[in-house]
Amino acid sequence: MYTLIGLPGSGKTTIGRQLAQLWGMGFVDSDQVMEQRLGCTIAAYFAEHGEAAFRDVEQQVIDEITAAPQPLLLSTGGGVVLREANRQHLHERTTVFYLQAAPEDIARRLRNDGTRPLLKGQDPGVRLRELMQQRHALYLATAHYTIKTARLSVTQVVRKLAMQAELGEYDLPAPHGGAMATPPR
Ligand SMILES: Nc1ncnc2c1ncn2[C@@H]1O[C@H](COP(=O)(O)OP(=O)(O)O)[C@@H](O)[C@H]1O
Ligand SMILES: O=C(O)C1=C[C@@H](OP(=O)(O)O)[C@@H](O)[C@H](O)C1
Ligand SMILES: [Mg+2]
Repeated sequence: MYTLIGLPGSGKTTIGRQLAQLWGMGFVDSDQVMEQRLGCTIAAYFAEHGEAAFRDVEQQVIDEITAAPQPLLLSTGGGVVLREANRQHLHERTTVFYLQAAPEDIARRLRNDGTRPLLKGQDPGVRLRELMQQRHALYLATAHYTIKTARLSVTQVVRKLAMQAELGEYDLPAPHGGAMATPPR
């Protein structure tokens, strides 16, 4: 199982879906699993029950998904690294890629996106810089590999990841144990 982590807007959902397609494996976004389970949007759940309740559900969902035996590409929510249990489950059970992007670049991408509760009602650039300060070390501690997305497009990031995997730059596990240079096609 492969996992993408990073700040909100770093591209986890978009890049994860495309990479899963390229690698011919199932794709799961833990935020989407949560929305199905909660029966409402994450923004609505945050507003009604608060962040702590959201993190409890997130922890449960991450534990369940990472226990699945089949190869999957998992995109997470940006705050998944805040809980020690999540950091441990992701790092020990999956190969984790940190999509590292500058807060300023992300703020530009998300200018017209009102769906992220943590970025609502304030200058997204300022908020993203705060989140980066709080979380960067946690992302690094959880990840096996860091992918700097800088000013690359979505397609370029997907190609970079796929190419580096093919070149054997990642020590990727085979779906059923043993090492392999490239993910299944
Ligand atoms: N590397 C990138 N370059 C340009 N736009 C991007 C990039 N990564 C993501 N985006 C755009 O930013 C928005 C947020 O991406 P998303 O995949 O939802 O991020 P996340 O799941 O990490 O919050 C989407 O509109 C997506 O198309
Ligand atoms: O950074 C965070 O704490 C969050 C990021 C969101 O996911 P994305 O990173 O996909 O936007 C979502 O899980 C929730 O709004 C909380
Ligand atoms: Mg997402």
